Amino acid sequence: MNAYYQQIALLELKLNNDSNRCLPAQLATQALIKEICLSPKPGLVDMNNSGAHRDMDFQTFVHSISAISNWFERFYQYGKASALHDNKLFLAGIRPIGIECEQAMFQATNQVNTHKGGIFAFGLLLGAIGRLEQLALPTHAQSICDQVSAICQGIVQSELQQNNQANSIGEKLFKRHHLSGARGEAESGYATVRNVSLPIYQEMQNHGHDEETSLLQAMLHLLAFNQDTNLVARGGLDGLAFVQEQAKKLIKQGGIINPKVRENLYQLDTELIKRNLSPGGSADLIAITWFLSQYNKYLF
Ligand SMILES: CC(C)(COP(=O)(O)OP(=O)(O)OC[C@H]1O[C@@H](n2cnc3c(N)ncnc32)[C@H](O)[C@@H]1O)[C@@H](O)C(=O)NCCC(=O)NCCS
Ligand SMILES: Nc1ncnc2c1ncn2[C@@H]1O[C@H](COP(=O)(O)OP(=O)(O)OP(=O)(O)O)[C@@H](O)[C@H]1O
Repeated sequence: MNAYYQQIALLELKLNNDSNRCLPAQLATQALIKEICLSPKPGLVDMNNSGAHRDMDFQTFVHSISAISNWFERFYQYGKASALHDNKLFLAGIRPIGIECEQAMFQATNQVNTHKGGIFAFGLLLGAIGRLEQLALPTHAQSICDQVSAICQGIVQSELQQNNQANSIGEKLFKRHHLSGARGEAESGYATVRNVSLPIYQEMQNHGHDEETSLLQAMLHLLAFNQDTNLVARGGLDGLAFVQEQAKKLIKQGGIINPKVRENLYQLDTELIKRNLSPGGSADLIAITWFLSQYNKYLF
């Protein structure tokens, strides 16, 4: 077993050992464990280093996952209990849970933002699954994403186009560059995952590649095509373009199955650290890719 699978096995025992938790909550915790263990992830915190981050490391993510996993069941139960609410009311009701979960994250990490984007996404995904199950509707990647999209309908318009006080980084970047970030991705029903990373992950798996290799290839495609607001926040549009170009180059060279590309990923990590670039949005989408792949696998 290599370091990726070993570390995952350890963290599963430590952070995901409560079999009373519903399956979707256990899968969400597993997804975050896999994301933090996947290495090398250029610019991001992983098993090798803290990427372009000075305020957090691998252990900070372990503490963060431990804290926020306790909330996953609540998002799911909320989805069940509020299944018949209209979408606007459903979203309004899930947000306070998301905000409380964010506070638990900040407490566990000494006020560092490890999983703000992840909480937003997994809160919505788990709420959507709870709702679908309560309504006895099928849960697969497409139906779950359609639900999230319905729940978030109009969120870009109402929070970024209108009423935008430019308080958060995401709000500022919409004003400046028209990038819709985590909200846009959710409202689209995770279009970047459905159209880019999930098909790549599944194709790799179908060709017999292991989970680690398949996720690294999915990551390359996210780096190449995701409009990551974290990259723009740190390096402007040039920072985003730089990462996308580099990732496209590596894909053209055959992607992760080319041993040279694997080496180049380490160089790209060093380069992003030097440039203070971190694709935090793509990290969230890696976790979502694995999570949704589990729903396509078993077709619950
Ligand atoms: C919507 C949120 C993420 C607002 O954050 P902000 O305005 O700073 O938005 P921003 O676009 O910069 O995204 C924040 C995070 O999203 C992730 N992200 C960035 N780009 C992308 C992208 N293209 N796709 C997906 N995620 C992305 C990153 O992790 C980033 O740090 C969120 O913090 C929020 O509103 N939280 C309240 C709780 C809530 O509503 N929960 C809903 C259900 S749980
Ligand atoms: N493995 C990871 N490494 C780094 N960031 C990650 C990782 N996984 C997810 N992220 C996401 O990246 C975001 C953190 O990025 P960043 O530190 O650039 O944001 P910030 O705290 O808003 O800004 P800054 O630190 O520049 O003040 C989090 O919202 C988190 O969801």
